Amino acid sequence: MASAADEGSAAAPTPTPRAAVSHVIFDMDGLLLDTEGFYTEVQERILARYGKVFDWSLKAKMMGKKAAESARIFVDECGLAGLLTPEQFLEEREGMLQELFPSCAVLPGALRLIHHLHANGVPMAVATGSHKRHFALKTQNHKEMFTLMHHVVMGDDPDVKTGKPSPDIFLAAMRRFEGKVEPSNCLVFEDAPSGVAAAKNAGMYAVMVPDPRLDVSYHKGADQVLSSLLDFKPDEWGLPPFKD
Ligand SMILES: O=P(O)(O)OC[C@H](O)CO
Ligand SMILES: [Mg+2]
Repeated sequence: MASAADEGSAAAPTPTPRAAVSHVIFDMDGLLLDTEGFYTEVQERILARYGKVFDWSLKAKMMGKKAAESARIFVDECGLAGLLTPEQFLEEREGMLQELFPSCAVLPGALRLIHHLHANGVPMAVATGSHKRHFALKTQNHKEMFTLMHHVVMGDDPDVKTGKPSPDIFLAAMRRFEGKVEPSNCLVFEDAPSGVAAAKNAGMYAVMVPDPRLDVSYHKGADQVLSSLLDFKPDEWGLPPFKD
């Protein structure tokens, strides 16, 4: 019979990976870059003018979507039809966002993970609902991170007919990798409910890193939910483990 000392020194069994993926696709806003707070701040300001309060159930519906779609949701859900059109909403928030985006920070764990995957030859892409002009503003101080990506697909890409939760953007990102890649080879990182749904609709695995203010009911559908990218363990997904 093994003694307590023997048991203490026994190596922990290697856990069976959840899946063996070979390719990684990152969302951008709220996952790599801390930009979601800017959208919230600006939308709170606009709504306050109508004596209304912006809350996290509305945020959950808007985040991750293409600009035109989230503007339509904002106007409808807040009962602003007749007072503000989706186009006026976009125009009004544009100036404020343009000032805020260049100051965005990288979220914890993003650089560590991207450098690790790159050093180990894991192909990576970004799939963001952001259009080209906003992408340029948000990434102007974080260019290095994006040079490590095989490619970036944006919301205004011609192959992205419909925004998240449609699988279009993730399938477009998958098809642009070299060689034959299947959805089941891809691991998506997302912060938004619509993004997790898009990844699952594409037949991919989804790790969700949600804002803690998002109700847990929105975690449904994700294959794994983490508080931070710092908590991600690549070996759980068949990827090379961190050495540090
Ligand atoms: O989360 P992303 O990167 O798909 O961006 C979506 C919008 O631009 C912001 O919610
Ligand atoms: Mg996002």
